[in-house]
Amino acid sequence: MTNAALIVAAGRGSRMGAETPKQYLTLGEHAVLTHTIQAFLASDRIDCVRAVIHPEDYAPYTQATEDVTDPRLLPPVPGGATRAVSVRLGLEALAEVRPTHVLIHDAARPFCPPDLITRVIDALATAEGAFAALPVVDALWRTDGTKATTPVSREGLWRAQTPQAFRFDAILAAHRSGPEDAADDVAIARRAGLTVAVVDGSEENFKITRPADLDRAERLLAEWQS
Ligand SMILES: Nc1ccn([C@@H]2O[C@H](COP(=O)(O)OP(=O)(O)OP(=O)(O)O)[C@@H](O)[C@H]2O)c(=O)n1
Ligand SMILES: C[C@](O)(CO)[C@H](O)COP(=O)(O)O
Repeated sequence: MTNAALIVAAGRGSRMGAETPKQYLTLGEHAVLTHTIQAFLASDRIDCVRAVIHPEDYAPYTQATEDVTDPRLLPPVPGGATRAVSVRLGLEALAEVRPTHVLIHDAARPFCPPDLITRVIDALATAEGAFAALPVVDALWRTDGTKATTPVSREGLWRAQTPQAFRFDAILAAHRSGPEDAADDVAIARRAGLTVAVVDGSEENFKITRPADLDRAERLLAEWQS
């Protein structure tokens, strides 16, 4: 059995509003992407790691990985216009390795704890897919943008994170026939009829989306390092 990690890093980070795509911004002493790749290489359950990058990002990618000597890191492949297309292109490239399972993860989530990687892999023993998520704890309201209109039940609602892990052949087939604008891989998998287990995610595994998230990441990194 082999477990591959696919790190999607081909986005432009428009909500971050920085000149450099957020995965190449510096966090501590390294790029965000370097931390993300290292989080997966730190797990002995991961047999190979491949990043999907923007075609214009080979130079920053090379810089971000120049100190990574682990042979499990495979060469990057170019992504596409949407996250779903980037994932599909990454899966096509991983097909040459023929992994049993693949863990698909956002480059913008640099703090994926090792036990979370273990949890999603273990959940694949009894389901075709498994994803990290956290239950919604706040009250939910539909609004018109300025005023509350209708309450929404939070019963059974979870906030999806990555990694989202799947049996490789099943998710590759699902992506080949899936929509190119899906928000995540669980959406593609469910549309194809796959069973997807939910496992407890981690608050630390947040996605860097806006500038305040990078400040939060700097604080968390300092905590982890102290
Ligand atoms: N065409 C795309 C779009 C997104 N991603 C990746 O998918 C992850 C989650 O996407 P998001 O946080 O939305 O990143 P961006 O698309 O870069 O951000 P924004 O929507 O603010 O532009 C990121 O690691 C991003 O690099 C990708 O590989 N290919
Ligand atoms: C895949 C994902 O990270 C799950 O939370 C998310 O759907 C992708 O990010 P976006 O902010 O919705 O583009």
